[in-house]
Amino acid sequence: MIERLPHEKGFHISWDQIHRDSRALAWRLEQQGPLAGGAWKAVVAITRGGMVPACIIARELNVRVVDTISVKSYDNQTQEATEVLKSPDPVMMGDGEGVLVIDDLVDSGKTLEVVRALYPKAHFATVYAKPKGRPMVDSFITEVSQDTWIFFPWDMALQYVEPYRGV
Ligand SMILES: O=P(O)(O)OC[C@H]1O[C@H](OP(=O)(O)OP(=O)(O)O)[C@H](O)[C@@H]1O
Ligand code: HPA
Ligand SMILES: [Mg+2]
Repeated sequence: MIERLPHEKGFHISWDQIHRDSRALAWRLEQQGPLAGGAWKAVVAITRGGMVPACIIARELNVRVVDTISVKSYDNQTQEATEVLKSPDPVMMGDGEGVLVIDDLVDSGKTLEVVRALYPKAHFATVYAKPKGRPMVDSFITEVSQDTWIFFPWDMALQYVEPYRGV
């Protein structure tokens, strides 16, 4: 068995797969909202990775109010600080009640921790989750191990690969 570096343990997601998994998440969230008939007030994507799943989920749940939040994380040796680069409409957000906050994945949970502190009543959903970040997410579809790196289709391109066995 060949030893692999952590980043080589890749989980490669195709466009088809992210569409299916995002639709599965939408199905899980359907009728779970606090408005009449289990509807949701708004969908908020955590940019940039949350935008594709958020679009698919907003379509499936017929939510037309869609906004974004951009969080930048800094790793400063001993100190870790975060900065919100762009906030969603504060009037629409309130304390987050009835709002679905969507991201592509939760890894350490740091990103969601920041957004959760701002909107404690929102529902936090990701398509994929790693064990460390699980406590930060209310709904998700697929869990992968902490040492797996998820590759999304917007970060990849089709290219030639060498056959396993050379001549
Ligand atoms: O749970 P965490 O450890 O915080 O990691 C998860 C976050 O990291 C990635 O975003 P990134 O900040 O790389 O930016 P991007 O969405 O623009 O790619 C991913 O899209 C999540 O938002
Ligand atoms: O596994 C991952 N894949 C892509 N982006 C990420 N950001 C944190 N973890 C990941
Ligand atoms: Mg992201």
